[in-house]
Amino acid sequence: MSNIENNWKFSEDLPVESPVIEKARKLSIEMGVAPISRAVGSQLASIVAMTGARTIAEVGTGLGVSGLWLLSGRDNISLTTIDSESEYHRHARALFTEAGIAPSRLRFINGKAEDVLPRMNENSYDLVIIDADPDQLLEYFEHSLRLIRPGGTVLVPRVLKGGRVADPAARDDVSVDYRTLLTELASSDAVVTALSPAGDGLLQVTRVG
Ligand SMILES: C[S@@+](CC[C@H](N)C(=O)[O-])C[C@H]1O[C@@H](n2cnc3c(N)ncnc32)[C@H](O)[C@@H]1O
Repeated sequence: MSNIENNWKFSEDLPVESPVIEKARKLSIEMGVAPISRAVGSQLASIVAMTGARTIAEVGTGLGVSGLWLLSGRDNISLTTIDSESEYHRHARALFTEAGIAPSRLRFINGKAEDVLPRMNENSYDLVIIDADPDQLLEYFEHSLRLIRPGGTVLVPRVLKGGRVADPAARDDVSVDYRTLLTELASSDAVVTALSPAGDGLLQVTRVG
C-alpha cells in the first residue's frame, strides 16, 4: 500500500462509532443502502461541533448513519431529513429514538428531494448535507445554497465518485458535472470551499454573504 492509501485507511479505521451508529451501519448495508464512511461521519460531527450548527437539513436519510453522526456533534440540534423511501425513514426513526434523540428535534420529510427542496424556506439552515441521487446533485446544490443562511455550510459526501472525478479521461455527464462544479467553486469569491479526501470525498462549501 502507498503512504496515501495507508493514511486514508488509518483515517477511516480510527473513528469510534457509538453502538447505535454501528447498528444503523449494519442495517444499512444489509438493506443495500450505502452509508457514509466512518471518517466522513467523524468529520460531520466535528463540523457541527466547530460551527455550532443548530439547524440542519439532510437530503438522503438512508438508515440514519449520517444523521446520527451529525446529531452527535452537539446538543439541541434540529434535523430535517428528506428521503423518498418511507421504509428507510421508519428504521431511521427507531434508531434515532434508540440513540436517545427527542422526537421534537427531528422532522422526517418523505418525498423526492426535487419536489421538497423548492418548498423549503431560504436562509433557514446552518448546515445542509446532500447525500441522495448523484444525478441530481447540481439541482440539489443550487437549492441548498438558497436554504443556508449567510455563513452556513453545504456538505456533499461521495463527491469524488470512486476516482472518476479526478480522472480527466472520465467524460460521463455526472463526472464532468461534478468536476466543473468543484473547479468553479474553488475560484468563487462567494463561498469558502474545501475538499476532503475522506471516504469518497467530502465537499464543504460555506456561504460568505
Ligand atoms: C446513499 S443513501 C444515503 C445514506 C445516508 N446519508 C447515510 O449515510 O446513512 C441515498 C439515499 O437517498 C435516497 N434518495 C435517492 N433519490 C432520492 C430523491 N430523488 N429524493 C429523496 N431521496 C432520495 C435513497 O432512498 C437513499 O436512502
